[in-house]
Formats: sequence, structure tokens, C-alpha cells
Amino acid sequence: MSGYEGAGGSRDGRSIDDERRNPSGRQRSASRSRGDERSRTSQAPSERRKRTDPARTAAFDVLREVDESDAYANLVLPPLLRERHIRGRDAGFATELTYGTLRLRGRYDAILATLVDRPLPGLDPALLDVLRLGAHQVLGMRVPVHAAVSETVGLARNRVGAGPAQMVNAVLRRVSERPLDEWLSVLTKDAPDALTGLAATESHPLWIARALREALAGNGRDADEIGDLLAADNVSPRVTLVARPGLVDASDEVAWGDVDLVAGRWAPTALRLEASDPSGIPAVREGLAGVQDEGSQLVTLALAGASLEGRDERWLDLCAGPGGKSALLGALAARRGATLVANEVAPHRARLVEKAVAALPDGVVEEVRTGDGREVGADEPGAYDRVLVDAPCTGLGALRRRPESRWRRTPSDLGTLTGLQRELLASALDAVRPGGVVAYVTCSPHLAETQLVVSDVLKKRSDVERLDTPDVLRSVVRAEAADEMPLGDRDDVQLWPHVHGTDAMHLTLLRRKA
Ligand SMILES: C[S@@+](CC[C@H](N)C(=O)[O-])C[C@H]1O[C@@H](n2cnc3c(N)ncnc32)[C@H](O)[C@@H]1O
Repeated sequence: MSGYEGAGGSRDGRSIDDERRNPSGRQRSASRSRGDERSRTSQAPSERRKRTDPARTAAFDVLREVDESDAYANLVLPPLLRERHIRGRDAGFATELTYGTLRLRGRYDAILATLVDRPLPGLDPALLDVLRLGAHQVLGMRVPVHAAVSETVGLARNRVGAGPAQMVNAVLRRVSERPLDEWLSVLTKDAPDALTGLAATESHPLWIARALREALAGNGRDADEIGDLLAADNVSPRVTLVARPGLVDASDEVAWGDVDLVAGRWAPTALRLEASDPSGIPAVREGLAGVQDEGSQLVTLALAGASLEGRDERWLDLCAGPGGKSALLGALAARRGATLVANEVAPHRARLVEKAVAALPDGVVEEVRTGDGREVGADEPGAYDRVLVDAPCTGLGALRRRPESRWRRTPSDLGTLTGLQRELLASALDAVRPGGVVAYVTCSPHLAETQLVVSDVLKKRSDVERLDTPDVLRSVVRAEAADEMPLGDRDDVQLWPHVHGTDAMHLTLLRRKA
């Protein structure tokens, strides 16, 4: 613990940490911020060494937890900041340092590998994390070099040891000798081919860069867009809210409180938040609105918007946890007099669905059920009019919002997931009535999880037809945006962060033949 950690707030409401961090992220020591040089210099050197910046220490601790316990940074960091009373600018600095370092880890490792005379995997993982944190401050955050180096060396001394701290000092000084642009040119020049260079500079594992490039081509886009796509994954998205229809109106000033909102680009339900924290908004607290990517809203609106002959009374969300799409689907069902069954295999995620749908009108949610979606088709054949299969997937379409996930996924995940995806889609097609509609959705554009799953399942069935998914999607977007939405020539839809500003969601709409 540093000398001032946990010191709490100050007279004017800014935290003490706020007062000490200058705009470029440099943490001034307690004594210097009081203008009291004497008290600083009178301390024994060993005492001084113990003081490390709480924001950098917090980022380091989160990185270690992500590495050692497979934790999710976005679940670990906020409670850690609260527990250590890190607020205001310090909290912002710790957040950018943590997420940016995780996201750009591949880029920094490629740079560090040119400076360290051992293979990086052979380094103490804690030391490697310190080096990455230092590299991000120098190259990604414009923290002045002297501050970035000395504070990171202090962190290394405190958390890894005096010897490694010397190495951190030497390596970070070398990192700081070139600006980012020059480093990226070095990585590009040294790469054996263009894609390997892009994967390094844009910080993606090569297998993911390759899969994304194939997905672009497989969806009729130019494979050379891969650079833009990888770059878009490195920008954390603006917070997008969904105003659940019938529950809250975009013009309701009381419900939205004192926040700046602008209409989303495509979905009539989407609102973009100018600030980054939606937790204080009354409509969000009450469940009338929620945080939801615009792509997720679009695929849900499309399922509800597909035309249907005959009965339209029972809708099913087969893989519902944590419930974002169930809440929107339920709100849409309520307006049509239909009901929703939300199914989820993981009990703790089924509880999250219950919370997500709690604000829907009474009677709309028939049941939130814990069960294996693969069994629903056999247990309840033809029982539903509309079915959403938002299948478990690699999440390669949502890398921009999950900074560590690109490093955690492996190509071997695909085998298990695509088998499950096929079984879930087949079950959904059995659960829908003849004439009813199924939406197959993934937040991954990987061809093995999208086009191949659908074509494989349809090969075995003569009772299913593909709908013109782009046509249906155009019918549910904002009227003024319908014509300008780039949707390609296929009968399914692939959204992209660098084109649509959404997660890379895939949607295929299918109808069980009447
Ligand atoms: C992509 S997430 C769904 C996200 C959700 N639709 C939303 O918008 O909040 C996939 C979900 O499928 C669940 N799942 C995995 N295997 C399943 C199975 N066999 N049956 C039902 N759900 C399953 C996972 O636990 C996960 O919650």
C-alpha cells in the first residue's frame, strides 16, 4: 500500500489522487503535491521505494489476475478501484492503462521481443506484464517518458524485484527511443508477410487475423479491409443503450435524467451515450433501458420483424443468458400480445435473464427456464412461432469490448463450439412450427461458426428455406438509414465494426416451410 492509498476524498470533492495526477498521468508524490520537498527528501531511500502509484499498481494487479485466474478485466477492475478508493482521473488512468495494455499486448510483445535477448514466454509473467504496462504508457498513452519509466521501474522494484527493475529501466528506455510510427514500420518491415505484419501491429493473434480476413472475403467484402477491421477492434466502443419499446420513450426526460444522448445510426431503439457511465440513468436502473450494442438490437428487431402467416403467439429465446436480447424480444412480444420463453443452460446466467426481464409487463415472460437448448426441439416440437438462437461462439466479433479475449481463444475452441451451434440450430428448427421463423445469430463472423453451420444443418433438411435477411433487416432500421446500410449480396447478413460501427454480428433468418 502506498502512503496515501485509501486517503479518501478532499475538500472540493475531487479525490486526493485527482489532485496529484497531472494531465499526462504523472503521479506527483504526496510530499511534492503539498510543496513539501523536505519531508520527501528526509525519508530513507528504502521508505521512498515503497511508494508506487496506486493506479499503476491496480492495473498491474488486474493484469496478473487476468493471467493467473482467467479473470475478466471488466469484472475485476471496477471493484478493485472502489476497494482501493481510486477515483476520478486516477480511476480513468488505471482503466485506460489496464484495457489498453491488454488489448495492445500483441503489439507491445512484438516490440519488446526485438529488445529482450530471451524469448518473451521464458520471462517471469509478472515482469512481462510490467514491461507491457510501461510500453503502453510510453507508446499508447503519451505519458512523458521520464514519468512512465520511473513509475514503472518503481512498480517493478515493488512487485517483481530489484534485478528485474533494472532490466525494466533499460528496456523501457530503448522502447522510448522511437515513436510508435517508427516501431510499427519496423514490425511491418521485419514480418515475413503482410498479414503477419498487420497481426503484430494491430495486436491480434495471427490465426484470428487470418480468420477475419477469410470472413471478409466470404461475405463479399474486399479482403484488404482487414487492416481497418483489426484497427476497429482496438477502439473501445461508445456506450450504446437500448430503449425497450413500450417501456420507455427516447423523449422521456425524467427517465433519461441529465445525460446527453444521440440517436443510434441504424436501430430505432438505439441511443448513444456521450458519457461512459450509464449506471446513474433512471431508465437503466429500472430496466426500461439497458446497455446493448446496436448490432444485437438489429438482429433482435429483425427476428421480430420477419413476416409471418398465421399464429404469432409464442416466442423462444433458446440461449438467453444474460438476457439482453430476451429483454428486447420480450418488449416487442408484449406489443404484439405474444409471450416469451427464455431458455439458458447455465443456472447463474438464467438468474441474470430473470433480472434483465423483470421490468417487462406482467404475463409477457411465460418462463425463464434452465435447460439444454439442444433438447427443446425434441421436447416441444413445433411449439413456437419465432425462435432466436444466439449461439455460444468464439466472440471474435466483439473483441473491441473484451480486451483480453483475443489472447484467450484458441483455434481448438472452434471444434467444440461449431458442434454445439449445429445442434442448437437443428433443435430450434424442430421447435418452431411450420411457417415459423428462426434467427441464427453469432457475435462472431468466423465462417465456420456462421455460413458453414447454417449450410451444414440445412443440408440435412428439406423443410427449411432461407429468408432474404438483408431485406428484413432494412425493413426494421430507421427509415432514413435503410438505403444507405451496406448489406452485400448474400441472403444472410454480416455486420462489421469498421463498416457499421457495431459488433461483427452474423444473422441468418430461416423459415420452416409451411
Ligand atoms: C451468446 S450468449 C447469449 C447472449 C444473450 N442472447 C444476450 O443477448 O444476452 C450464448 C448463451 O448460450 C448459453 N448456452 C451454451 N450452451 C447452451 C445450451 N446447450 N443450451 C442453452 N444455452 C446454452 C451460454 O451459457 C450463453 O449464456
